[in-house]
Parts: sequence; structure tokens; C-alpha cells
Amino acid sequence: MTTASSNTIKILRTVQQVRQWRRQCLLNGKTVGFIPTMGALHSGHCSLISQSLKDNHHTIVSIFVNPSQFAPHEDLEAYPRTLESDLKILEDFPKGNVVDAVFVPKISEMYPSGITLEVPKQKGAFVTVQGCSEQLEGASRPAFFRGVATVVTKLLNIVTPDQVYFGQKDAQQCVVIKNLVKDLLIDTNVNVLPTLRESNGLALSSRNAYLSDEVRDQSSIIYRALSNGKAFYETSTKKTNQPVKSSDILNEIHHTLESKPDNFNIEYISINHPQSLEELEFVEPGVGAIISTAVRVPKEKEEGEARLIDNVVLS
Ligand SMILES: Nc1ncnc2c1ncn2[C@@H]1O[C@H](COP(=O)(O)OP(=O)(O)OP(=O)(O)O)[C@@H](O)[C@H]1O
Ligand SMILES: CC(C)(CO)[C@@H](O)C(=O)[O-]
Ligand code: BAL
Repeated sequence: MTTASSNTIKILRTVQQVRQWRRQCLLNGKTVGFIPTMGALHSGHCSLISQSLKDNHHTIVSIFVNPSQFAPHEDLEAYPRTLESDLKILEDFPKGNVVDAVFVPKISEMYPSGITLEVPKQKGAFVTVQGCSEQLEGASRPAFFRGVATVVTKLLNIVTPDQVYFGQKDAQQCVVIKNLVKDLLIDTNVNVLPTLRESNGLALSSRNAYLSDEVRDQSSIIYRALSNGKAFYETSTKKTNQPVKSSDILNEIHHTLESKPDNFNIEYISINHPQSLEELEFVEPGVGAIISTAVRVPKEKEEGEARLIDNVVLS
């Protein structure tokens, strides 16, 4: 069933409905931009949507909390689900700039063979992108990028967008998806847009909903530390135009992090090649790097920790 909201956004719930909508766009010779999300929309998502609205005749957003990218011990159940307010956000884009359709599938629609979170018990087809999925986030979350690559392949198969949009905040995800699209010969153009931040520098993220105001405030140290590392690199290369030792950049970052709260736990801080994600001993001007980190911080309402990720790009 297709229902129209007050601002004529089509809510599509089945694969068939999306295909029908897409066919209509093609018949009319119109281009389609696509923004895959897990909902709990914030300004970071909206920046991707705004870009798609500028670039394409039609824009479709998906909202799907994808089970296969969560490990059994992770926060699939607790993940914020705010469909009503998400739809309101989409409807409130300035007039004439309206998102055309939202795809909100059920799990059974996306996983016709069913899905369990325990990888050895899973049945059906999955997609892995080897070489860029195992390190960094993949080391902490071993099945994560298999889940992301699988659901993004399904979504791209369904929507067949001209343009698809992702955020630099999830830097490794962007590398995985670019390789996925290249290696599986998927006919779409992958756009990566900058990370939107709170005024204190904290990267916007749906999981920030887990944090108290105090921890949100304290978490600004993450971006401050990464930015100090980047500034150190830029000052060094400006002076010498020579490669800079990664260990010197990391020292600078760790120096800033000395004043982090004791209950912030750093999982990793790493400097990697921007395309291969190989860990770098030196950063060469012109080649550049990504400095990325994951930090576990206390949750507001429950026991346990929220994982915050962030990165800066060196050029
Ligand atoms: N701060 C941000 N700036 C720009 N893009 C973002 C930002 N946060 C998320 N995105 C992008 O929005 C898309 C959908 O992301 P998702 O729905 O997982 O939101 P999220 O805020 O990253 O959630 P989570 O807290 O689970 O990581 C992804 O491409 C992601 O990189
Ligand atoms: C790309 C994605 C929508 C796949 O579930 C998710 O990983 C996200 O929101 O970044
Ligand atoms: N934005 C990445 C989705 C995840 O962490 O599950």
C-alpha cells in the first residue's frame, strides 16, 4: 500500500512499490538520488538529502535499521527509532525541495530468507568486501561491514539510483561502499559529503541520543584531539613539504587526550591510507591519510557505553 503524507512524500514499504516508483522516474527521463539511513534523522542526514535534492530530479530516502550489521551483543533493540519525527523532518524541507519517497521496509522484505544476528547460523546470500572491511571498525565489529555491504547491495538493486550519498563521518563505510560499487559493477555514482558537527565539534550521530549533556560536552575532546593532529601535520608539511611521521601526529593527538575523562575508553586511533586503508608509518603530502578513532563513553540512562567514531582527512 502506498500512502501519501501531507507534503506528498510517498511512503513505500515493499520492494515492488520502490521498483514501480523507479520505473515511473525512468519513463519520464528523470534522475534519482538516494540516501540510505537507519533513521533518527539529524542535520547530518539532511545535508546529504539537500545535496541530492540539488543534484537530481527525484530523491528517495530509506529508513531501515539493518539487523545484519549488528552483533548479538550490540544495540539493535535500543537503536533510536523515530519514524514519525523523521517523516516530519523530511516534510519540512523548504517548499519546492521535497523528498519524493521514503522506503521503510520490514525486515522480512529485505531478508526473504530470514536473518539471525549469529553469523554461523545465517542462511542466504551475503556480500563481503575484502581488504577494507577487517581493520579499524571491522576489528571491533567483525561482521559489521558484511552487514552494511549486504544491505547496501540490496538497496542499490532495488532503487538503482543515479547518485547515492554517504557521510564522511563513517569514513571506512565510504571506502567499503566505493569498492563494492566498483567491484560488483553497480551502475551508480557514490558521493561522500563532509561530516556535520555540533557547535562544540562533536560529530552529529543518531547514537548521540544515548549521551547526557555532560558527556556530549566532554566528547568534544575527540574532534579537538583529531584537529590538533591535523594542524600538526599541516604545520609540518608547510615548513618542509616532506612526509610526516604518523607517530609524531599520534603523539600530538594523545597529548590532547590526556585531559579526557577517565571513563572515556579509546578503542583505537589510527592513521591510514585514504583509499587502501593500509596503516601508514609516514603521511605524504599529496597522498594524504585518514586519522580515525573510536571512543567508548558512558551512556546516560543505562549501564554500558556508547561508541563514538570520528575522523579527519589529511591531504
Ligand atoms: N554528522 C554527519 N554528517 C554527515 N553525514 C552523516 C553524519 N552522521 C551520519 N551521516 C551519514 O548519514 C548516513 C546514514 O547514517 P546513519 O543513519 O547510520 O546515522 P548515524 O548518525 O551515522 O548513526 P549512528 O549513530 O548509528 O552511526 C550515513 O551515510 C552516514 O555516514
Ligand atoms: C549505510 C547504512 C544505511 C546501511 O545500513 C548504515 O550503515 C548507515 O546508516 O550508515
Ligand atoms: N552509521 C553507521 C551505522 C552503524 O554504526 O551501525
